[in-house]
Amino acid sequence: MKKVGVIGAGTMGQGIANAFASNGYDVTVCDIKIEWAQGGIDKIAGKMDKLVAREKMTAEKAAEVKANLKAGVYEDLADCDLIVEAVLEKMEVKKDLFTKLDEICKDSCIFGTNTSSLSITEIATGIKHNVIGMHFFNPADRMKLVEVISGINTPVETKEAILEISKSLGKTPVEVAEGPGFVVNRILIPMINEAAFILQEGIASVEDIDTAMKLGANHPMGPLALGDLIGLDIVEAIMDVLYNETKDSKYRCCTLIRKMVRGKKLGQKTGVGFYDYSK
Ligand SMILES: NC(=O)c1ccc[n+]([C@@H]2O[C@H](COP(=O)([O-])OP(=O)(O)OC[C@H]3O[C@@H](n4cnc5c(N)ncnc54)[C@H](O)[C@@H]3O)[C@@H](O)[C@H]2O)c1
Repeated sequence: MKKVGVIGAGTMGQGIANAFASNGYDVTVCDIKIEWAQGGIDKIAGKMDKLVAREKMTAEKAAEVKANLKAGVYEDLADCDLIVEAVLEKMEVKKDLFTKLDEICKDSCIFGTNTSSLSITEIATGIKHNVIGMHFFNPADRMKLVEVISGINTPVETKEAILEISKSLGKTPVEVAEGPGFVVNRILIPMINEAAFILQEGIASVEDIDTAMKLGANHPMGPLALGDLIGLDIVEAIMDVLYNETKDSKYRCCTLIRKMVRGKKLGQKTGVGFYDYSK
């Protein structure tokens, strides 16, 4: 298995394309427009040039990785062995994409989705190809974990193939049966939500909540700083998925987070969240 199509040349698509290209795969990157796919590749190349300048990568390795990356259109993906999509986190967008690719890609091609919260089983409904969750973490070229998520109809052989491919990227895969939030987000996001409740109830300050978890639980980053890094809109969306799927009140989103999202205090990306990043 050597030919991979990565769809979506944004934050995750760039990291995923880089991870595959760095490990000898022949990668075609697609986006809504081919220029946007090329833009994503240019950003990956720019990152590598910086690593070469800092002597963290050889010029030969950078040239090799760049040669493995090209921008394309969906029709170029006909002989791909694997597709990994990292487009918008919307069910209809992902389904529409896989419906198009269903007609183009060879039968043995596996459709991987990098969704952080949507049902793999639902994405796969009506799709002839085998679909599986291949959930990378940001930045995808450096973070070691891949959650390999089987939907109810994902064949065991597809899962085995994706576990091996993940290892070939130098990653450590974990096997996950489909369930809202998978493993990492089901634990991590409610923890950030709970930290927001503690703040809202006036039990401790932003700084003290984060210090408590850094020094008391040995976390490298406090939960509120992490919420700011992920984006509070994303935290809210994932809490809503956990709640809507289970109707379990333990997953209700903290109203402080909802208020901050409405007020565009989303964290680092808007310059202010629990902390102020504007200075
Ligand atoms: N950002 C994260 O930390 C993170 C982590 C794990 C998983 N994810 C998941 O990865 C996916 C992408 O997230 P991101 O943060 O990279 O988003 P992003 O907005 O940075 O990039 C999305 C890219 O997809 C392209 N795109 C949108 N619709 C498309 C379509 N129909 N066809 C082709 N390209 C299309 C956009 O032009 C954009 O370049 C989402 O499903 C997200 O939930 C994100």
